[in-house]
Amino acid sequence: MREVASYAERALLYEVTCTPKPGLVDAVDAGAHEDMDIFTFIKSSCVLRGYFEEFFKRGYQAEKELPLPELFEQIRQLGLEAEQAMYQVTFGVNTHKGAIFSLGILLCATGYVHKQNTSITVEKVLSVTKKMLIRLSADFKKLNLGENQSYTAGEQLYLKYGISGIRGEASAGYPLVYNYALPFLKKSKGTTHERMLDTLLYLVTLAEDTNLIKRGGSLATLFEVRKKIKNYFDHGGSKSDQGKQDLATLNQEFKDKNLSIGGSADLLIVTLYFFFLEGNDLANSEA
Ligand SMILES: CC(C)(COP(=O)(O)OP(=O)(O)OC[C@H]1O[C@@H](n2cnc3c(N)ncnc32)[C@H](O[C@H]2O[C@H](COP(=O)(O)OP(=O)(O)OP(=O)(O)O)[C@@H](O)[C@H]2O)[C@@H]1O)[C@@H](O)C(=O)NCCC(=O)NCCS
Ligand SMILES: Nc1ncnc2[nH]cnc12
Repeated sequence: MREVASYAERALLYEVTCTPKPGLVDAVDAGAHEDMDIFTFIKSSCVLRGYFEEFFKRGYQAEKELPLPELFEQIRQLGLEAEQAMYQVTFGVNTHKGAIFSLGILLCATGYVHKQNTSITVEKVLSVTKKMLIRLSADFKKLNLGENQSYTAGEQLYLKYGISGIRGEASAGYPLVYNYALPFLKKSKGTTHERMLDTLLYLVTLAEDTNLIKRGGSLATLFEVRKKIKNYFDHGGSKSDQGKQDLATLNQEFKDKNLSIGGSADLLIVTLYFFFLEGNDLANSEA
């Protein structure tokens, strides 16, 4: 249990340490997030470790007869408590709301798989995840246009564009991560930073990042950013001099326009969790 929870904590710490990320908090810069810095993320990651162990335990200890959607309902309260613990140490700043949601579910699913099988694989974890989240779309069915002004950014974007964001990705069993980002990370070359940077930007080209769409004010922002990232990859990505220049230009632009790719950062965290769960590591990899 401790080992699996440490993969989740490690994924959070690797992601925030990865430098230079455009628009996001990294080791030297806060990007477009004036209310946070790397220390806010370190505090948040450390306070979540105990919750990660508890999510795993809930899955491991679940009764065999308990339907998986009910297991999910049971851990939602724990998810809210983890969010509160995050807000307490960050003094009200949202560092890891999306990551808590995803890692909480995935750790619970991992615990469940560990109890049923001798070996834990990402495929088995995702199969349990999909079954747990079969009723998650009900979150959106409860929404009514105009009836309640206190909808979250994700809920508003669903009502406006039909974008299901993190809920959609999770319910489908993280297809962008499993089919694209994880193989991409495994094949990537370079230093630890370079491999994570390229995987992060690759994710931006695929994900419905509700953080980016919310801050940009429209879907057009997402498409403009994706075009720039295509140029970055055409220039050779993080290992090329032009790619490094592109990252600096993007960072300045994100700061000027207050844009963030926080949703994609969360998906990088999920990618790293699977990568570690499969027994891989990135540290000291120079290829
Ligand atoms: C289901 C919940 C996730 C609730 O979702 P909600 O509707 O509240 O919000 P969303 O906007 O849909 O998304 C929540 C966060 O998920 C991240 N995200 C966005 N798009 C994606 C994506 N395509 N894939 C993965 N993750 C995605 C994103 O988090 C990042 O952004 C945060 C920083 O944003 P920032 O703009 O600075 O701060 P805000 O507080 O948003 O606003 P400002 O006032 O500052 O402008 C940073 O945290 C990143 O992580 C979205 O923010 C879930 O919360 C929920 O139901 N919770 C209850 C507990 C529960 O059920 N848990 C389940 C068991 S664990
Ligand atoms: N490094 C980061 N900066 C800002 N928001 C994030 N959400 C997840 N990781 C993040």
